[in-house]
Amino acid sequence: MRGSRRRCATLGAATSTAPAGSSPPRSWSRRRFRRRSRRRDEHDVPDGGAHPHGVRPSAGRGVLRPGTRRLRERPGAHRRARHRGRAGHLRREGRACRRVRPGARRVRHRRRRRRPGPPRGRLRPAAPLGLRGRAGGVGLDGPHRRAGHHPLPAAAAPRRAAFPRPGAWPRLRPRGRRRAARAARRLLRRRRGAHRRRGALHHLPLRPGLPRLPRGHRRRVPRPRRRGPRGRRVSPAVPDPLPATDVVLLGSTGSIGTQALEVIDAAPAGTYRVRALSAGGGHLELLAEQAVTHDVEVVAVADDAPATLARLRELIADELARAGRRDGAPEIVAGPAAATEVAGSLTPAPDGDGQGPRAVVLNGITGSVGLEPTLAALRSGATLALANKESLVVGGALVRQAQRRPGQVVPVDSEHSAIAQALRSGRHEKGMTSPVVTGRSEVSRIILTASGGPFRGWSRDRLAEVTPGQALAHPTWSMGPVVTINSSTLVNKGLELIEAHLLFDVPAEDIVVVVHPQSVVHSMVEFHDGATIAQASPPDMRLPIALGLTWPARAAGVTAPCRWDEATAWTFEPLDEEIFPAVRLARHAAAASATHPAVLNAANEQCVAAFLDGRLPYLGIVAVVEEVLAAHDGLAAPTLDDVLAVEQWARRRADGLIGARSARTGQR
Ligand SMILES: NC(=O)C1=CN([C@@H]2O[C@H](COP(=O)(O)OP(=O)(O)OC[C@H]3O[C@@H](n4cnc5c(N)ncnc54)[C@H](OP(=O)(O)O)[C@@H]3O)[C@@H](O)[C@H]2O)C=CC1
Ligand SMILES: CC(=O)[C@@H](O)[C@H](O)COP(=O)(O)O
Ligand SMILES: [Mn+2]
Repeated sequence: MRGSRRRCATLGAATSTAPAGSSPPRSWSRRRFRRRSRRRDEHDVPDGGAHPHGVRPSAGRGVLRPGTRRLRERPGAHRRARHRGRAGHLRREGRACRRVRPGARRVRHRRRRRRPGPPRGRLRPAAPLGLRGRAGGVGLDGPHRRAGHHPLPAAAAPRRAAFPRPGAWPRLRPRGRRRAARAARRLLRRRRGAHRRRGALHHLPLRPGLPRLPRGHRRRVPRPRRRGPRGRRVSPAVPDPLPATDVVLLGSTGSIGTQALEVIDAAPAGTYRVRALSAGGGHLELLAEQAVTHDVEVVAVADDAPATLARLRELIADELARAGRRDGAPEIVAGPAAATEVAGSLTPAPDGDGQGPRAVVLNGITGSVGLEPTLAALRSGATLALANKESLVVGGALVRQAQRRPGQVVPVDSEHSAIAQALRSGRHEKGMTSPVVTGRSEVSRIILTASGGPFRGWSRDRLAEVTPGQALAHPTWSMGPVVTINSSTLVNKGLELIEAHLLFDVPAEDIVVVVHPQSVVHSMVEFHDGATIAQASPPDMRLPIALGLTWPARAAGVTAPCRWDEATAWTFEPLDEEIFPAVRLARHAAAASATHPAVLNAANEQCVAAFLDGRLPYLGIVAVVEEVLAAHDGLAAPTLDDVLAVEQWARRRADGLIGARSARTGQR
């Protein structure tokens, strides 16, 4: 084993070490050797490792060896040095520093004659002195470690007990005096340099004695606390890295899908790997461009017409050529089950075990066609970032049963994301989003906010004349057509009430809908002590989408926060359920049976399509849904086939009613 020789900057003396069992150099007395060994035991550092006092040991020369004379301390020298601006590291480095004259002039460098030192040896790992201070033995990687809050070892406080008593220094020979002075000055200069070289992290104690990490793993180093202009803490300059995450994105060409890709593109390189995309087939150019840009392995498309597939292949080839790539075309899977196939394709490592990337399936498909992909994603064990509220409303208990672990569903719908965030303020160990399920809860009510849509305050007479163009103009959000129309009729809020009831296991009667036209408070949770916790941010879906991908962590800089330096007003008002009866219908559906919500949604999907086609007047949407609901005999514990059959029935029934109305009024 090769020996090594390191200087202990704290002591300003060499900690030249001998391999265990080696004999002292001949010139040393046994007693002196034992004394030095004892000191060494107190100050040794691991080979190549960190120094116990937070100062990196520098290699090599300037060592005060036996037979070398030390300078006598001049009274007040250390204080003077501090006034000259060398205070920090000198104070920290302790007594040995005071033994040199910091202000002494530089003298001409003369070649130093080497004297025989102790044998070179490997340094033994030191006791973790850095962890003994105020931190009370709490390691930086220990159980109390929290991002941005580290019980730092008290490295700055000198540990006097660890310093040798003056009498313990070996006697110095007179003729080494000048040489020692030069060596000490060199030592001081080098220490100053080392202090500067440590750069941004210089205030941090290095951590000795921590266990070796597996290959490829990096120890997390606590970041410096930054303080704002008035001394307040501000967010750290460098956010914690997000875990590597594999993503399957369903509905990639839609409003949610395209914003999800924006979030992914904005994240640090290597955070996300988009493994597969899925879409309906209505926007093939966009789908091909996304597939090539994100270098995905699989593209799923619902439309399996040969012409569609040929076109998609051609567009992908064009995109690859544009990107200067000869190969790398993704596999294409097509047909009604294609989204389900890719949704279940990730084989995730358990979250947070550090064994592999996280796996997230983001379901941004529109409509109840998203149900089977939702079930497949859950069965695969991946985290389900759920924008597709219809799958939950329609699937209900099936979705709950498909969960492989608590907390596997992360809501992306803005209100439900807000509720999930607010729920972290108290105890709510219920529902699909809770990582702990005991049934205990401190929640008294959920307050679901609604923008009120473009027709807030309108009379029924005015509503009768609404056109698709008017209904597609949402006052605060830019979304796909179906959810936009649903927002205008308040059917969206009805679906969201059922969604909240199923996600969070809160009775529908404890979910209050409140109109908040600014869409800044995305929903609230009222706890049983009377506190209400709200989540507020300007209306931007990238925030809940990013949370869906990183939950429970938060990605930095996803969206602009609220402005608090401008006068602003948020208003809240009750919903007029006479004008907008959709929420009342949803409550009725949630209470009636497990299949009533599926009927409500299926009938509504048919009605929205008919309204956009001009086959149904605006007020006919909710009226037809109500009629179909009234005709349904519910099922208590439906299977997937039952649900699909009920949906079929509801669609047919709705289509029939739409046709009949159309015939009556002469509309086409
Ligand atoms: N947009 C928003 O801000 C919000 C949306 N949501 C919910 O998110 C979901 C998506 O909404 P949004 O993005 O607005 O809708 P869009 O209409 O904008 O997008 C729908 C996406 O689904 C795809 N798609 C349609 N049919 C199928 C199918 N059979 N198989 C696979 N993919 C299909 C579409 O593909 P193609 O383009 O090829 O037709 C498109 O990519 C909805 O459930 C909505 O309620 C919730 C909160 C906010
Ligand atoms: C962004 C989002 O989550 C939509 O579902 C939104 O809620 C629509 O707004 P309103 O239904 O409140 O009008
Ligand atoms: Mn919503």
